[in-house]
Amino acid sequence: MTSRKWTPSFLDENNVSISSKKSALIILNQPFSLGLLWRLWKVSSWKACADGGANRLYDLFSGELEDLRIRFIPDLIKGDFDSIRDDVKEYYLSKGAAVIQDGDQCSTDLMKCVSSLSDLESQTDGVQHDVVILGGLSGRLDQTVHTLSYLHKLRKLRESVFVITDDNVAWVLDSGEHEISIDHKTLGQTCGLLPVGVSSTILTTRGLRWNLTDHPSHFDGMVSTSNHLVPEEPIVYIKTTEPIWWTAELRPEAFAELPSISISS
Ligand SMILES: Nc1ncnc2c1ncn2[C@@H]1O[C@H](COP(=O)(O)OP(=O)(O)OP(=O)(O)O)[C@@H](O)[C@H]1O
Ligand SMILES: Cc1ncc(C[n+]2csc(CCO)c2C)c(N)n1
Repeated sequence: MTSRKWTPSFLDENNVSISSKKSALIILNQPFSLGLLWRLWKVSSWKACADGGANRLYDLFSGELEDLRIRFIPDLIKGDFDSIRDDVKEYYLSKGAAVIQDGDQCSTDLMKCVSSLSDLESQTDGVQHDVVILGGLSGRLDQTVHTLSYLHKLRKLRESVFVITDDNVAWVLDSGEHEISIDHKTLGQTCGLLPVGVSSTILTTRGLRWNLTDHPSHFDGMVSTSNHLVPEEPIVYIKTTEPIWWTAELRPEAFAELPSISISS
């Protein structure tokens, strides 16, 4: 069996897009830094805000950063609109964003954005974007578990879906073998292999400080948290018999580059 290679361009300090796939960014209603947004924005060809995620984007550009707001107009804002403010809705509408209210009470604003992306893909070339979700790993526990559950289910429908915050990057590794490229300038040392949503899995790893060989992992038993990446090791290898969550800590200084204030471009 060949292993799945993971080389997400947004985790590469030099932004060398090894993948030829286009990237889609979905901004949730959670805090994030300008540095992180900038890293994701510049590699994403389609950007969406889930409801109150639009308030977060708008409010990031206040005070002396206000001139930058115009350079960060999303393609879509979608949700039930119980969180987006009227001034934010008006601003992005006037700047050309599609603003779509969907009152469905059985799907979350995150799901509504992914569904619009899938519609867009099937109306164009049918090729899937890599999806990067900004936020959703902390805050309200029900929302956090929704993120964990939704990506677990999406693994059957979409090839690559990542979640990122200022502290963590995480995604679901489906059953099978994986090779994850590690940019040590972006990732910190701590990582975890989390058997969420499965009764048990058998893990084999290479490239970690504490490796496993055909070792069972389940919530009622061993869970590999607070594991470490090995400095200089460019690849982590993971074999799992069931889907698991892979999570790695981000360096606080990793997203220091900021867009310039000049509005000439
Ligand atoms: N406190 C939170 N913790 C984690 N994720 C959140 C939190 N609040 C919102 N999100 C994410 O941001 C998206 C947009 O959130 P928003 O606050 O606009 O609406 P909501 O009414 O709380 O969410 P929803 O309508 O989707 O249940 C949500 O779908 C969810 O994925
Ligand atoms: C069993 C069950 N539990 C919760 C909800 C509520 N709910 C789930 S997603 C959503 C939309 C939020 O914008 C809402 C209100 C439901 N419908 N069914």
